[in-house]
Amino acid sequence: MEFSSDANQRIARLAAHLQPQMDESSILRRADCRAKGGSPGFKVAILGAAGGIGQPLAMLMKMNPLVSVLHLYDVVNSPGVTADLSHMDTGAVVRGFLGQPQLESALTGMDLVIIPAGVPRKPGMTRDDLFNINAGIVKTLCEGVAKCCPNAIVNLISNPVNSTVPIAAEVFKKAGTYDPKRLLGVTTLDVVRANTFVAEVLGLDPREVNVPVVGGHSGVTILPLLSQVKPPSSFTPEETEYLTNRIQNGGTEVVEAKAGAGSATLSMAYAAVKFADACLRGLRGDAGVVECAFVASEVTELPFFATKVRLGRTGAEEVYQLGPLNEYERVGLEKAKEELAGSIQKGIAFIKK
Ligand SMILES: NC(=O)c1ccc[n+]([C@@H]2O[C@H](COP(=O)([O-])OP(=O)(O)OC[C@H]3O[C@@H](n4cnc5c(N)ncnc54)[C@H](O)[C@@H]3O)[C@@H](O)[C@H]2O)c1
Ligand SMILES: O=C(O)C[C@H](O)C(=O)O
Repeated sequence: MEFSSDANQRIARLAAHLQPQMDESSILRRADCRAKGGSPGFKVAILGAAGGIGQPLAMLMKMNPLVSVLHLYDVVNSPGVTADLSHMDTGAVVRGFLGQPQLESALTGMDLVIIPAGVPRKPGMTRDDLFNINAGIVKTLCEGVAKCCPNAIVNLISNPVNSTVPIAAEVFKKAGTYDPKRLLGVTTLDVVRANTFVAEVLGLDPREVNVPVVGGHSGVTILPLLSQVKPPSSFTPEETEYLTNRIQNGGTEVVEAKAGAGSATLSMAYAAVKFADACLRGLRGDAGVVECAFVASEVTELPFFATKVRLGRTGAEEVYQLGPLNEYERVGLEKAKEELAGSIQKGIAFIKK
């Protein structure tokens, strides 16, 4: 009996679905087919996808129309998260990877790798207290990136970001794959918080507010530039002090409220997707995509610094200068640089030791 070509395709799709593990080429064919008529779609991996950030981040990326293939890697629970998300009727094809032996398959062919793997803070801890565990995790994962998708853009979320980004850079240098434009420490949550808190003070909708936050991602290294808020606004010294402290301690506010159950996960997933989406729009060739990120930089004497960057087809294609600072911000900048220098050096020394 002859089947129509349409029926043949349906049978082939069913057969592929019934296979416990679809091979890579059929996954990619399916993804390409789903993306037909729209943008070709990007291949994105999340490392640490079963965690507090990883799960909502994976869900939001599954909903992102720019994503055609979504690889979810973790050392625990990734099959369950993958099965769950795979039932969502959105375009991205989801595939799960469990444990170190599957890391290379998770990374092969990826355009963007988002890394929220690692332990979070508990009350009383600093982000630097996470260094001993997270440094090794980031090192291993970045070695995988260097080997399997050296041209991917990397969005690094794992703390302490001020040290994990230098660690990643050293791993890539050692592997001979380092391109500073493609390594971005995610500081979007600081901007998201700053927009929210400033909007509260100004009585505006947070979606109308944009606050550049520069420096790094920890304590005094988080430096909101309130003099450059859009729409242009002025603040009393008390408002400036209140807002700066609240933005710098936003992470601790959540850690204390969660009382031992971890740190920001939902707002972080939102921020990570905002940033990843900007990276994908840049990769697609959209013009004028600008976000703050912690990147290799010549803006100060430090080798890494967070400022606004323009995202393009090759990553952070332009790193913007700080712009005019007021006296309060100049003092803050000196404090930020002092702390950042030590954190950056600690990361570099971890790989060079
Ligand atoms: N950059 C930021 O703004 C920001 C914001 C919030 C949290 N964070 C950081 O993100 C990290 C994750 O936070 P969370 O709340 O999701 O923690 P979590 O403990 O809920 O999840 C972390 C996940 O990482 C996985 N993991 C551990 N080792 C791994 C490895 N070797 N390979 C792959 N996966 C591994 C764990 O199994 C877990 O599923 C923490 O370091 C936290 O401090 C950063
Ligand atoms: O505060 C933390 O430890 C997590 C994260 O860096 C945050 O800013 O929420």
